[in-house]
Amino acid sequence: MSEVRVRGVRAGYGGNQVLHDVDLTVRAGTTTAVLGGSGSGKTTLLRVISGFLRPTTGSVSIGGRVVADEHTLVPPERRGIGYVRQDGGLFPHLTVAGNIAFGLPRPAIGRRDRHHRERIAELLELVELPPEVAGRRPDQLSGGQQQRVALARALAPHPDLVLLDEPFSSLDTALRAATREATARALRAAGATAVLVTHDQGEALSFADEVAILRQGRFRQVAAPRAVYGEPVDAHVATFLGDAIYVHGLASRDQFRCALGNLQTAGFVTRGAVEALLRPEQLQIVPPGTGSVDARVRSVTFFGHDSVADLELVSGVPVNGLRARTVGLRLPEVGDVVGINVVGPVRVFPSS
Ligand SMILES: Nc1ncnc2c1ncn2[C@@H]1O[C@H](COP(=O)(O)OP(=O)(O)OP(=O)(O)O)[C@@H](O)[C@H]1O
Repeated sequence: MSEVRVRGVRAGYGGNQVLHDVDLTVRAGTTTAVLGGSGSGKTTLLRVISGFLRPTTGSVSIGGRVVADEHTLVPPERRGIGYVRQDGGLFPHLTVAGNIAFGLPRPAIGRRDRHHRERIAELLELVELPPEVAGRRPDQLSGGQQQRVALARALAPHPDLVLLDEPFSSLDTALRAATREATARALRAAGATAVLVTHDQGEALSFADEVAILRQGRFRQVAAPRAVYGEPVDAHVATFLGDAIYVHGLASRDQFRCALGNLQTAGFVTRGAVEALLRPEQLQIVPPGTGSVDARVRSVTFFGHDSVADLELVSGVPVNGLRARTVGLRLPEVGDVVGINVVGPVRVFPSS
């Protein structure tokens, strides 16, 4: 598997430039999730990498081979790319084995059957499907199984790169998680270099080695999942990646003084009046009088795996969207006064 390099790429449609000087490196054998809202340019980037759209400037190389620049345009079928689409794109009239075999190189007549059978069995095992599905047609499989077959077909010819275009978005919640995990395991086992395009934050954070946040055709941050979530470069990235609470206060050295008490800061801090980002899971509910401040519970929403308590400070100082995410079944009641502590450092941005 091969490293992918996108350098200074501009691309678009007619006069409408969609990608603006995009740089991206996906190291060999790793997965990068390109995460962005609708219209941010995710599909356009995949088209540029796969060869369906020529960049107006910049270059794309796969495994050290330039596949697109001002002099070169290698056609899609000669880029060594496996593609998994949102709907799987399986051939409905072929069996699972037929679909997977479609991606295999043609060996000499006579050797074909045995060689293909072995490789198909290997690929089914890789994507965690039982051997007996080989003879079924796609309409006899669940959506999650179809996506696994699509992945097996994409991996069949040992591609240099696998592109996954929102491959789990049509699946329901339970199937989605299981298919995503199986796909991640299969890509790792195959040592694949992969780019996943998604607008689902949880999916990007849980699936990829690196997350690349695309906004209006520009990468805002490319980093490991924990870094983009815990150390977002700006308030937009922070809010885009998950629930965020913003508190105004005063920063000095590694401290941030605000209505929630004296909080520890992470990373570089501008001194003076700033805004801090907190995640609801950083707010810990403790008995009243034992935390850094007291708050009253305005509402509690139970989600099963966790709950969110909306809070207002007893001091009356307004903090927009103050809420705590808690696990377990012992929940505070509406109207209760509770203590709150902030766990871990907060990220500070200049006040907007
Ligand atoms: N074939 C096309 N011709 C003209 N404009 C296009 C074409 N395809 C996309 N666009 C425009 O380019 C911009 C980026 O589209 P793109 O499909 O890359 O976004 P996306 O991030 O994949 O969005 P989504 O998540 O909604 O699929 C949008 O403004 C879109 O309208």
